[in-house]
Amino acid sequence: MRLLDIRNLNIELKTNDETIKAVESANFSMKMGEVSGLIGESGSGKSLIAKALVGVLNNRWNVTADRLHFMGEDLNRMTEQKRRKIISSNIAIVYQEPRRCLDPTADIFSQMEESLPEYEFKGWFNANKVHRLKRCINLLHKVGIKDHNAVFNSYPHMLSEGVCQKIMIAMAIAKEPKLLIADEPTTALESSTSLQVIKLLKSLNQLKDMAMIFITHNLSSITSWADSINVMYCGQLIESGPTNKVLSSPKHPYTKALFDSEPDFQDHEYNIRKKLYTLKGTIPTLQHLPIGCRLGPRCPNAQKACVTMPEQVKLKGQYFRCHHPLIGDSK
Ligand SMILES: Nc1ncnc2c1ncn2[C@@H]1O[C@H](COP(=O)(O)OP(=O)(O)OP(=O)(O)O)[C@@H](O)[C@H]1O
Repeated sequence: MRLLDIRNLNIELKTNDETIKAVESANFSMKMGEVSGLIGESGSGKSLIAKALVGVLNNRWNVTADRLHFMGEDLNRMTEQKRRKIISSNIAIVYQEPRRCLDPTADIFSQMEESLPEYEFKGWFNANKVHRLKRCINLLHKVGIKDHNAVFNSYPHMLSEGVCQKIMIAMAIAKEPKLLIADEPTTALESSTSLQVIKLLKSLNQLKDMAMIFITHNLSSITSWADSINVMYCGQLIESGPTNKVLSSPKHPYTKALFDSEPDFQDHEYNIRKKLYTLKGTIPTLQHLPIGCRLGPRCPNAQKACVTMPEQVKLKGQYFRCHHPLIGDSK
């Protein structure tokens, strides 16, 4: 059974004058326990997909999909209440600015206690208090925070971003979700702390078999440990597949450009003075989206046909949307 199976997901923003397709016809699926990287430039729609999945977009947004299956259940065909119940007990999300996500007026213990599953609060008022304290201590230890007392009594502004992010992860895993969405969890952190957070997420995936969608625009932070990667450009999910295949033989010109724009420090003969590859032009704004394939105006392979949206093609386990793919090319 697939953990997640999304077909033809469209996310539209309703403005006074028009409706803008911020995410267009995205297909996304993953298996139980899989780590899936969602990569793309800033503004490409990665966070919107995550937010649409957990249902936190407000009513200015219109979310539609032909299929929205989670653990075999069709989220499109159930009551809002049931959908919320399934999502809140099985999917957790960690955002990029941890300190802003925590309540500045409450101490860490009360915020962590609130994140525990409902059954921990059943019984007489204080019946489970000791148990809940133990659970919170255990969660902090799991994310590598040893001095639990100091942290419990602190308020978010008294802690570093790194510690706040670990607390957010501890709260996210309190309900032992089947899927953790990490939305650029290391962006606000310095490099040594971000390595710790990535190590922690890797171990949670291996020990708890917790599937993960890791959203990032930093390729190197994900390619070494993701089972699959999905590349987004300007609201279109243009290529996805097993990491090694996509890395060694990207099919979409944008995916190749993305890889070519990363310095290859593994290569001992790498010339640090060499210019990094870039595509001409810039990512268009939502108000000025090109028709068809949105990479069109910047694409080195663009031709007439690119003014229509390409169908998704499957080739040896890789999925891509391109009229002129790099078949046979390899990096
Ligand atoms: N609340 C909002 N109101 C208007 N436009 C929005 C809103 N949220 C997102 N957008 C627009 O939707 C597009 C996709 O945004 P999204 O946050 O999903 O991008 P992203 O790929 O996650 O980028 P980043 O890496 O910077 O977080 C962007 O053009 C963004 O400006």
